[in-house]
Amino acid sequence: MGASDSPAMKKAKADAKFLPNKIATAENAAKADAAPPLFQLLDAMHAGVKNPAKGDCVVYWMRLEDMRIKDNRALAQASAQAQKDGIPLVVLFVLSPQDYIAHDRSARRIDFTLRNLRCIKDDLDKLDIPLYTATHTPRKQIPSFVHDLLLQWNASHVFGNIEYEVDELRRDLALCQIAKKHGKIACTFVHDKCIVPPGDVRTKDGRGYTVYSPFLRAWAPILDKTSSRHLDEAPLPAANDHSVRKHATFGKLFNAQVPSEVEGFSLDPEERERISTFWHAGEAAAHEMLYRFLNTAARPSQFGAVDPLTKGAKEVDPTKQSRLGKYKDARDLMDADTTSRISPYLAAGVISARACVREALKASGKKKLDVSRDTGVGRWIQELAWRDFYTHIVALFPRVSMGAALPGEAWKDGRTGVPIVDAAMRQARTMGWMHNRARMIAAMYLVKDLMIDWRLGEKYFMETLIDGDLASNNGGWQWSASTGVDPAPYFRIFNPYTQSQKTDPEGEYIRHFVPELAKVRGKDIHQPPLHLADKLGYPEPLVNHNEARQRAIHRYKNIGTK
Ligand SMILES: Cc1cc2nc3c(=O)[nH]c(=O)nc-3n(C[C@H](O)[C@H](O)[C@H](O)COP(=O)(O)OP(=O)(O)OC[C@H]3O[C@@H](n4cnc5c(N)ncnc54)[C@H](O)[C@@H]3O)c2cc1C
Repeated sequence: MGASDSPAMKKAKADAKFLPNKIATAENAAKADAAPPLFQLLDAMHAGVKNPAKGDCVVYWMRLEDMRIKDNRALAQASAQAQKDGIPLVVLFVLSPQDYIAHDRSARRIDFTLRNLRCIKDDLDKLDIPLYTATHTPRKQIPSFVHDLLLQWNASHVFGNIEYEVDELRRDLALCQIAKKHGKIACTFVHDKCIVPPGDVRTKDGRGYTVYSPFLRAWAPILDKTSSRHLDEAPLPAANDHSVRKHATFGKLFNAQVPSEVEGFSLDPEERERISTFWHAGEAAAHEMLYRFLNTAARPSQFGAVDPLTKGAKEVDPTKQSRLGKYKDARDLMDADTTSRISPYLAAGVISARACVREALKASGKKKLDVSRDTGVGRWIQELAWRDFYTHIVALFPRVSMGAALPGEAWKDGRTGVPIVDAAMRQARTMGWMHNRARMIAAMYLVKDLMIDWRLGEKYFMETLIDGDLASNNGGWQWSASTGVDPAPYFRIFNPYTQSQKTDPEGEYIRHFVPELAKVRGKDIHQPPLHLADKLGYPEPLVNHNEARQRAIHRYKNIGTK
């Protein structure tokens, strides 16, 4: 169960007959890989309705991963179509609680979605564009529900940005099939999430890459071509004619409110307040987070759970002194304000990945793409390339995400007895976010020291983090577990104590998140002696790291034996 499962959600999960079978059979996994649903969707779209009759509106179907107005490709195309046909643009958002349960969405993420939807509704309102938020329960019926709504509105076209997860691709495929059968509505799903779309970065024999370094070597030149349009900003939607507010059907949509919560995913008031202080909603906040990362110096108070947008950020030279400038050397430090914290905004699409690259290059005065390991901007763009990489994997090799989960409570509670792991896990509970190194250390510890199935961790992170993103999360877990694509070699096992000394040298990160250890001084903070830990009410380590390491190596070498 997630960090904040309500009794209603626990019951829904227990009763859930709609949950997908999370461990696919070998046969089904192979089938999905042989004919990835992404290509099935693109084929169905091309075989769908062409040149529909004009209709009364064009619909943009906004989803969980594209919650913005700026630089949004499907929205821009929907707007262009509406302008061309001289009919209004309507924006639809379907809340689907069953999908959120089935996909382990965190209550934080759903609350963030609702907060962002409210901002979007206000912004669209200024353009006389209605945002209609519907809640639909049977997840499997969403395609017919959306199609019925489109018929009711006499829509000619629906546009959406592609979501690359298997269930979402199959949902859109079903909509294309229903629309084709009725013959009235043209469906267009476009690439928007990645900087370079999945399918465009291919090995010489036409396959997708499964190893990051060669992927990056092929990815960067695609962007660097002078003819590349990958980083172009999609235009803002044009305003509807003001008269739409009086339209018998569409006028009413302006009054439809974004719900204040989704049942089973509500946060208690204290948590809602806390999480919205760390993660302000809206595009302006996302751009401000980015601006500060690129142009201001790290602030000592910023590594922990504090409001990131308080006044007083000091502007500095972006190439040297800003967080971006220092990213090359400082990015792995967990005890400081070193990274951008843009992941919740990227995961929800409150800002586009293209905008991140464009702004980073501009701030560092670069005319050409930089993916070098020797500059802050190059290293940062490499991280965005990891995001593309993992999304390409999910799209091209769907089997990677067709796994399942098992338990491990001490780890979830941040009570393993290893301070850096516990600080990381408690950061996740408090903030709904973790530093990348924290994720790697906690993930590696679960998988290699505790020898617990990585799918438990994958599920728990999705249920807890505000930036939960299937591709990055699944990729990170399989890297840590030395499974799947581009894994860490199985014998690379982080020593959590040396990691702790390197990434949190003074122990400030640990003290912040593990208050029982706040008074521990010096090197003991990384591995408190047992008598001291006992006195402070801090647990003994669950395992001895050196023994656990040997056990993991033995198991990985001798798969299938005890
Ligand atoms: C086990 C594990 C699980 C993870 N789960 C998620 C997740 O659910 N959602 C998520 O967005 N990231 C996930 N990551 C990747 C990474 O930890 C976060 O993206 C990063 O910590 C976010 O902080 P930031 O925005 O300050 O990153 P920065 O260092 O500023 O990087 C900028 C952006 O690049 C992307 N990025 C950075 N590192 C990675 C990476 N290793 N893989 C993919 N993209 C990356 C993110 O979009 C990030 O916001 C996971 C990593 C691991 C090891």
